[in-house]
Amino acid sequence: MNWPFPPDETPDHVVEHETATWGPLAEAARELVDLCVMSDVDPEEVAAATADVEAAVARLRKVRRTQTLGQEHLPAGRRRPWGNPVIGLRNPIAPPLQVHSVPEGRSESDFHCGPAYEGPPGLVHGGVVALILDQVLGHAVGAKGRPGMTGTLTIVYRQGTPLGDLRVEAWVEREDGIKTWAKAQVIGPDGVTAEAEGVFILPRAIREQLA
Ligand SMILES: CCCCC/C=C\C/C=C\C/C=C\C/C=C\CCCC(=O)SCCNC(=O)CCNC(=O)[C@H](O)C(C)(C)COP(=O)(O)OP(=O)(O)OC[C@H]1O[C@@H](n2cnc3c(N)ncnc32)[C@H](O)[C@@H]1OP(=O)(O)O
Repeated sequence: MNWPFPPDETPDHVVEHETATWGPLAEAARELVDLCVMSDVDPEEVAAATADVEAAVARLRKVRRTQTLGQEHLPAGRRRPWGNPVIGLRNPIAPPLQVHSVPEGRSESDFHCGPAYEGPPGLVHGGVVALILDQVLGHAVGAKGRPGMTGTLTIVYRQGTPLGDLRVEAWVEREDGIKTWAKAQVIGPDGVTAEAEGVFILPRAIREQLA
């Protein structure tokens, strides 16, 4: 679903090369984030690791992009949201989720939330739950060909969401003009942990562009 953006002309082999270049860095950084929270090595090891990380940071900051990834990739059309904090290939903050969608307006993902996402002890932070729900709701409305910005997002937390393997499902519920309502739920080992409803709105600027 490229609308309202034109197709991205970047050749596949370039995308594959960039994927192979940046993906492993983010994967390593994800493990680093996990170990910043979970490692229990002695202080000398922590100091040595800090120096190693600082050396890697010094390499990477030699060249810094002038535009964020969304600004570069979204207008180009191809779905490469590599900086996205939920699904982004290049973003270590992202678990990341692999979201599967169908044009009927349904999206789902089986994913893992590790200790870096902890809020209450042993449980996923409620803001992280909201982040994931918002994202997957966005996929459902996008898949139905009705992309929009989240106008209102309502969440009911039914029970704590345990850290570990989880599932999220979203589906389009109703459409009316520029507005689309969708629902979603996060499912843990003991059933539904959180439910969401979102209203997605095609923004005025895009409406005027399309008019
Ligand atoms: C950029 C849009 C397209 C982008 C999609 C691109 C690709 C999609 C493809 C796939 C999707 C994949 C992934 C999606 C990724 C992530 C999902 C996460 C989504 C987000 O993380 S997104 C960030 C958080 N989100 C915001 O940052 C929104 C800030 N805000 C605004 O951008 C405006 O505020 C907006 C657009 C909401 C409305 O602006 P507007 O000017 O178009 O509205 P306007 O006044 O014309 O009202 C028109 C009708 O909407 C009603 N209405 C107005 N505001 C409402 C509200 N808040 N709630 C409920 N209803 C509302 C009015 O009551 C009226 O209704 P009525 O016609 O019935 O009277």
